[in-house]
Amino acid sequence: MSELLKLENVRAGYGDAVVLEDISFSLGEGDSLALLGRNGMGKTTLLSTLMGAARQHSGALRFAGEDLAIVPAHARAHRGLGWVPQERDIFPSLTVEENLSVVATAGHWNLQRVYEMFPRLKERRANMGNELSGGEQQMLAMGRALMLNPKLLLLDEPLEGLAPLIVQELLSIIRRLTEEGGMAVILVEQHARQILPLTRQALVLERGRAVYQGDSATLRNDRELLDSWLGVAAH
Ligand SMILES: Nc1ncnc2c1ncn2[C@@H]1O[C@H](COP(=O)(O)OP(=O)(O)OP(=O)(O)O)[C@@H](O)[C@H]1O
Repeated sequence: MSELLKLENVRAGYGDAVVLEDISFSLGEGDSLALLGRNGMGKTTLLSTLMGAARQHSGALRFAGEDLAIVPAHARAHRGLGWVPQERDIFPSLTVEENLSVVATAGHWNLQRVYEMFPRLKERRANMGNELSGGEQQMLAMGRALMLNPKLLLLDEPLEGLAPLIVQELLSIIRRLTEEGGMAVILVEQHARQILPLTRQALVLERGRAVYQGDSATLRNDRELLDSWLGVAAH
């Protein structure tokens, strides 16, 4: 697996404030990582650092062979970083199809493939962004990120606030995305037990520092580790 992303001793935060300390990990092409931790531990900040929305204070951040520190935030999506923020940020007054088409970039993912992955979006293609349910908005945000044909997809709490049936539907879609390869995925979640089976690697943050880095399978089978860092509620 050739290397796609490498962080070395990254320290990052907002303005002068430091949220993340000494974060190091690497991700190969097509690899997958569960980014876990309780509320406020720095998960979103790590994704924001990759996207250039948080400030990298020190350390090295390489993506696809390039030093990301010198790539401006607005150029990072076109370098191959696809971000699905927690807020979803879809365009409310565009239709589903327009939301998808407006960002289309040549590559494997096109309207047909996105509709095949998310049949609900095809059914709703003429609806406006603001006419969708929360689950459909999440699907649209994911579909839109795929239309950019990213090398790395960043999903920030995609299951949050959604009904159990939609959660199951999204979990099977995420499983396909991580298993079908090609694209690497970093998945931020509170619900460790649901997503650890979908990823190869896991990283647990505790107050901005990594307290576990390794196989998802090892973490999944270690109830003590799960309880101490994520609480019994790691479901
Ligand atoms: N824009 C910001 N400016 C200043 N501090 C921030 C900003 N966003 C987050 N923080 C702080 O950074 C810390 C980490 O927050 P972050 O959102 O990365 O955590 P998280 O693990 O993603 O939690 P959650 O699950 O609640 O989203 C918190 O103390 C938070 O208050």
